Amino acid sequence: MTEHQPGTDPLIDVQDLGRSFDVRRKVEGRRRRSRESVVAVHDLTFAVGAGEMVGYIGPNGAGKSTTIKMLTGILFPTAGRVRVAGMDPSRDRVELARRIGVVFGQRSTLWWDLPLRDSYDLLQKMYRIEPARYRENLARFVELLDLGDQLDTPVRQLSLGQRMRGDITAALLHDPEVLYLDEPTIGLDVVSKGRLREFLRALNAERGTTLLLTTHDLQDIEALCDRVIVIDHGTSVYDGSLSSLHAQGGSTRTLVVDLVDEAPPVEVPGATVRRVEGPRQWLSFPADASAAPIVAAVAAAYDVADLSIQEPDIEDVIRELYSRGA
Ligand SMILES: Nc1ncnc2c1ncn2[C@@H]1O[C@H](COP(=O)(O)OP(=O)(O)OP(=O)(O)O)[C@@H](O)[C@H]1O
Repeated sequence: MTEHQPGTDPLIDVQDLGRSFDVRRKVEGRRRRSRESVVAVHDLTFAVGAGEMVGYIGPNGAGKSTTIKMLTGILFPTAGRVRVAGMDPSRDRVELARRIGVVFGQRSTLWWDLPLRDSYDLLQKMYRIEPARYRENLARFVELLDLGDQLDTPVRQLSLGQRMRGDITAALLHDPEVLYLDEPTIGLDVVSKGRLREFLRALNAERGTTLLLTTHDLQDIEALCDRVIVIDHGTSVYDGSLSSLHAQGGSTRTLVVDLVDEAPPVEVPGATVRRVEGPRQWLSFPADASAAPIVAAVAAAYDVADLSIQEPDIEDVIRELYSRGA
């Protein structure tokens, strides 16, 4: 694991960070709205070293987006401190923008009516990217992300997967040291997800780009991150490897088996049948164990029509973490 080592300057340094919002709420029977403070992030402390790939996960409303907004300088903190590449993001926002890249899965940062190529040319001018470096980066990302046929297509005509690859290229043209990815695989099919994960792994290996990845898909984390930070109710509740998170939470994966014929509950070592419906059976096994021996044992002993694996979802993992007092 490449977790940040004390004694070296972390690239991202968050200490006792907090952010609350003043909101006005309508109160029944009163003419005036009452003022309330909503705490989105509090007492949040973590450090990320250069070159780490960290998953930043948590249930809806946990405070993930608010943290990313403070890391990029879009929002200022109301408590504590945050440093990225030695800078204060909200104060040094423009300078920091040259060192970071941001991709939001749900929202494109590209110009909707422009072909990708024109968007990229504009970004080159905005970031004053040296022309040779710009051409080199564009060629590399277009090749790795297979965007060659889409460069002259307006963004609004791109599929979700093409648009996402287009956005990632846009975020990387200026060689950022840190890439923040917010739900980059949301809505993508299995092939596109796989291709994107492969690209991000290669980017980290070739260029040492630091990744902070927010996702609801634990397979993104499994494929990419040595380390995962779990945030809940605005604060960090876990910081470590995904496998020990699964082990601590006792989370399980599910093997869904479609037999050719109905049968009594299957018996294989390492898995337990949780449900049977006609020829379909659901077997659970520890999330940190390999599915391969269980799949092999089922296939050897039964006539199988189909098999699939369901990952635990983040809400379940966190619920288990609490119920075990971890
Ligand atoms: N501008 C705002 N004004 C008031 N409350 C806000 C604002 N932004 C966020 N919040 C509140 O802060 C809390 C954390 O929100 P945040 O968007 O950071 O969560 P999240 O973990 O990113 O959630 P999701 O996974 O649903 O995107 C929520 O209760 C949210 O309603």
